[in-house]
Amino acid sequence: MKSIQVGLLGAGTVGSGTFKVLQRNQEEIKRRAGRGIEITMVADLDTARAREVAGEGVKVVADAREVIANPDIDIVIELIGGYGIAKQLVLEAIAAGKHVVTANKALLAVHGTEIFAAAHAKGVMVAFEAAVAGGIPIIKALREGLTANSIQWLAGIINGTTNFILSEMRDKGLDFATVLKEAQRLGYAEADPTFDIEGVDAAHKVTLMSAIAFGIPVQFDKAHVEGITKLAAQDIKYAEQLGYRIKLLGVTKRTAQGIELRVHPSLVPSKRLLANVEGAMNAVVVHGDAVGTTLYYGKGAGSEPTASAVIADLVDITRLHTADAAHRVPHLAFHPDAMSDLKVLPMAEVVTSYYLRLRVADQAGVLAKVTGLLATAGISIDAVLQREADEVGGEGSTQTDLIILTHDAREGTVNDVMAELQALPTVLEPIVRIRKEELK
Ligand SMILES: NC(=O)C1=CN([C@@H]2O[C@H](COP(=O)(O)OP(=O)(O)OC[C@H]3O[C@@H](n4cnc5c(N)ncnc54)[C@H](O)[C@@H]3O)[C@@H](O)[C@H]2O)C=CC1
Ligand SMILES: N[C@@H](CC=O)C(=O)O
Repeated sequence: MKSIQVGLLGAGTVGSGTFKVLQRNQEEIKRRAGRGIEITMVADLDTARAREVAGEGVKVVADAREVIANPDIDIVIELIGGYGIAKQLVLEAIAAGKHVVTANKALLAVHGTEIFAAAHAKGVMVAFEAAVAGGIPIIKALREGLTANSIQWLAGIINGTTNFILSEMRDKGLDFATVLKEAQRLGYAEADPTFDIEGVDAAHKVTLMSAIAFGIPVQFDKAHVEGITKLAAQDIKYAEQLGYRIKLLGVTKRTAQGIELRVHPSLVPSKRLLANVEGAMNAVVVHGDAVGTTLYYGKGAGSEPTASAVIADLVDITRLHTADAAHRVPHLAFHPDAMSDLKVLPMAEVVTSYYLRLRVADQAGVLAKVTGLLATAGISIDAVLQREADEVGGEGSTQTDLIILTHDAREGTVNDVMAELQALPTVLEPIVRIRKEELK
């Protein structure tokens, strides 16, 4: 049978990995897909580099629309990134009747509803395994492997750059900027690395997983997003003393009130596998009612790990190319006319536990006042750590760090009590709050 013809838009980090892996394993991939898969045309603004990547016999152009207009192309791979030109090209490829493979989580998390609807109407597939957790087949696991389950929650380290930064800072004592540069050199970071360090990239990914897990539309605008830029070294140290590690987690959870959808630094008990996921590695824990807790671990970024997921999608599409469109695996796991109307909860309604660090005057009664306000608000305390006082300023004036771990509490209640605590004259600096996930 004739090979399936693929057009590649963007021959950068992931695009070049896709070429290499497809070439290296072409015979095995052909045996798995049932026919050959061949990239016959590439578009990249940097045509010289694209030519180097593509090698002999592949047509290289600067204008991506030439690829889309080519009637011989069955599948278009979009590896340009971003919401701008990539969105137009994906919609144009769909309109031209091409199946699409993309690693672009930003595009799908923000415009997924429109893109999947267009693909559904046209009877083509949009596959995006590489968009979440790089090489880990988490989309397939959620959409197909766990399809018997009512998913209860999932939580993951889904940004390699920030996990790499946190690991290197802790283990090697390197500063933030140095490690970020290294992550960029290694090809982990987004074109705009603020997407990584401010938690936006992780929020794109957890938004997609949430839609698949709970059958809701992709709703990035409802996600709570916090990155790692405000994390202080002493909180990482105190967390360790209390038996926790700080990780940037993407969390989504089914509750009686609705769906939690959030990204923020979290204390994770050191004994959990997730706490020991280091460097650019990713891991996602998924809890289903039938299967219980499952864990998926692997490289979440980088050229060939991400290419592995892109090619898995190419093989899937090749296999399904001739199947009846109505009976294919749906883009978001649920059939478009059977989506859930579960609402995504505002952050104030989320219930979790907390690490609070207060810089306080070392005076009698301060601890009692702080714990009293927490008790009045109905927030129960799990552990308290009080550091030895530091002498600051003259005349024996001393301050100390007071660290409190709480049991589960409603975020809105915690916000209110934090405001009261912050107003105390003995609380000397802005209170640090990091959420804590037991992942049980
Ligand atoms: N690098 C990684 O580890 C991962 C990246 N991704 C996603 O994969 C996508 C690609 O990422 P990278 O390969 O890292 O990016 P990259 O920046 O290395 O490559 C993008 C390529 O697109 C080309 N390009 C830009 N505008 C173009 C246009 N209008 N027409 C044709 N070509 C154009 C650029 O010249 C460049 O070669 C992004 O959506 C990214 O978020 C997903 C998972 C992991
Ligand atoms: N910038 C991303 C790349 C993969 O999605 C990351 O660091 O995880």
